[in-house]
Amino acid sequence: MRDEGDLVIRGGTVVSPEGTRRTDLRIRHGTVVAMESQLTQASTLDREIDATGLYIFPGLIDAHVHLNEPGRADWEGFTTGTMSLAAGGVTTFFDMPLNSTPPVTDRSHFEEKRKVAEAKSFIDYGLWGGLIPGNTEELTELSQCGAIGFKAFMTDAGTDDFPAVDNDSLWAGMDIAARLGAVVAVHAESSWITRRLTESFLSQGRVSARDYEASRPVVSELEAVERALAIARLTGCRLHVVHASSADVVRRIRAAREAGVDVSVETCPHYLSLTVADLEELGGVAKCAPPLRGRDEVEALWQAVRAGLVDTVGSDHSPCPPSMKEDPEGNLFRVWGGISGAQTALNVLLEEGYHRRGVPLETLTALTATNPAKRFGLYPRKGTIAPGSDADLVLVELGTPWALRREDLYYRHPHSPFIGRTFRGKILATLLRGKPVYWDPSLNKLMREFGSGRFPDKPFGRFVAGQHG
Ligand SMILES: NC(=O)N[C@H]1NC(=O)NC1=O
Ligand SMILES: [Zn+2]
Repeated sequence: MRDEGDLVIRGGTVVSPEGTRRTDLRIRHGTVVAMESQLTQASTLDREIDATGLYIFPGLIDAHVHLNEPGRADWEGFTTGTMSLAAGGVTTFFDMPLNSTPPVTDRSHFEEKRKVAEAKSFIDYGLWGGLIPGNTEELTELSQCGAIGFKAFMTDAGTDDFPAVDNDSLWAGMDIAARLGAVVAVHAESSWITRRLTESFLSQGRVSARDYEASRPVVSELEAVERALAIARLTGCRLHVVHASSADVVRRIRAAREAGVDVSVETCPHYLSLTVADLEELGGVAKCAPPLRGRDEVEALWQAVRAGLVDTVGSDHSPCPPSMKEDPEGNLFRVWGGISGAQTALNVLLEEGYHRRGVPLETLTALTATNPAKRFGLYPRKGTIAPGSDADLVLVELGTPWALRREDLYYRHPHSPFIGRTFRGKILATLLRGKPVYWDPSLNKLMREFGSGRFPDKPFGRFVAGQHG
């Protein structure tokens, strides 16, 4: 096989949790092999990107994505889903076990999804297994197949085929997960609190955005988190609480960690940027669970991020056809809960965090790449830019303001609560193991070609099949 030469990326500023620094990068066979200023061109086969003025982030690791294939590919499939992720700077994602059907609750369903992912994913991936009542016997096999961990819902998931766990089934599952050394991720909302409040609001005909928010209050998250923490403590299971909507939840989890529980916490870009007022204005497209909160919660969550209390940010991309986001009577309780956010996570964090609130780039990289890589066993191959790591890179022009248009979105159904918003920071290219999986047309101006090594002309040319994390 002809040697393809190296890729040299010159003049960029590389971001890591420890700091940012100006350095050239040399990439060989998909791996970063050297980082120093003024790397020389070693061979006429080398290709070069002039990244002067650009910031280079480790590719994002989005540990919380719901693609709907197999079974509900009309909602979102691996092709459009991973195109969107790549356009958003994500180079590795973990797909959730539900919303596709059958849900990934045993080995055969795992293999079925894995086949689809292998054939279609533009980026690297891992698969979560599901923990539901009655499938504890399947967890060991799921783990042997390579499941990244197990996801459980403590309240209704919104699909009939993925029932919520009760305390007993969560305990049984976490007991086995502890023995396997696997992480259990919980959607922590209290089923009895949300059910009781929902019934009460509906019986009074209260179906507005603010009613929906009030039907799933922060205390419902706290109650479920408390039980999950108790079971984690009893079993010794590693716990990951997904999509905390409030700094109170984050602080409670941190306190448990300080008391010795092996627990981490995720939040999502929408909780760091949107409020219940946006839900009121935009309707179903901004509905999620837990719901968007008030402005004070957004600010408090950013303070928690700044203080290093949040471990990871995941998109919780949970797409659906637009018809499922509308109700003829405007009843928000009836529409699908889930925000399409796979493509915009880094943009939201850069605008809302770095530009508006001065949150360091180092912090944003820790949340989106380094910490998920560490928590889920991919570090240091992924989650950092260092000699020996995969060349999973995002090239960003940090200052350029641009407004998100519907046609910019690669989703199967291009709806998003962020359409029309202005972001500073444009993703110019995403490289997976040294190969471009996405680039902005303007990048062609920055590339110099040598010899016969060249970049193809079309974005999303398939160079490498996604590889299991
Ligand atoms: N089923 C599903 O995707 N639920 C997700 N949607 C959401 O808004 N929160 C979730 O956990
Ligand atoms: Zn979710």
